[in-house]
Amino acid sequence: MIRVGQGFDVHQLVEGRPCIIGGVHIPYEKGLLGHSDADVLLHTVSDAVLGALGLGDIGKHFPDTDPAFKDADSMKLMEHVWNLAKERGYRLGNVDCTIIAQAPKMLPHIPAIVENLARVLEAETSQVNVKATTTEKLGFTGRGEGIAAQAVICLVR
Ligand SMILES: Nc1ccn([C@@H]2O[C@H](COP(=O)(O)O)[C@@H](O)[C@H]2O)c(=O)n1
Ligand SMILES: C[C@@]1(CO)OP(=O)(O)OP(=O)(O)OC[C@H]1O
Repeated sequence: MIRVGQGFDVHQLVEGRPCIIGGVHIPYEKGLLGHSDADVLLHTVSDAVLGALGLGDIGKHFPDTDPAFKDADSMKLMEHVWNLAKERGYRLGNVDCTIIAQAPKMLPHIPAIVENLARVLEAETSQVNVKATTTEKLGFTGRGEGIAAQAVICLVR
């Protein structure tokens, strides 16, 4: 059986926060704001996994009103989500992601991000694709007010 899921997330860019995307600390003058570490890409991929499983979204599993998830490491949240897939007998087919950011430049960090995703999803790096795009200075991403990410995932049982 094949199940497909998609994810989308946005976090605001602010001063005084670390910029963590795909589990990688990216040197940048601003960082992402959230209840957790605000890792926009890991939230997106986690939501895609939950979508494929028909299990809602990360806000349902990890409420942002719960102090347990304050400054949470999104790699740990994603490990929990991946366990839900494994318990149901699924393995990764492939995942394809896009980070939508005017800055920082993502390309140098993509190999490390792909390694992180492949490790949590217990897959080969060839099953994981991560892309980045600007929005040509248009909209909230283009003005550098936030970063968005989207993903499509295929799970196989
Ligand atoms: N934050 C970003 C955005 C883009 N890239 C890379 O630059 C290429 C060109 O971007 P366009 O928005 O002009 O299409 C894109 O294909 C990415 O390789 C990046 O590294 N970081
Ligand atoms: C991850 C959680 C939980 O800490 O909080 P945030 O970091 O604010 O992220 P978001 O994508 O807004 O929603 C999911 C949340 O419940």
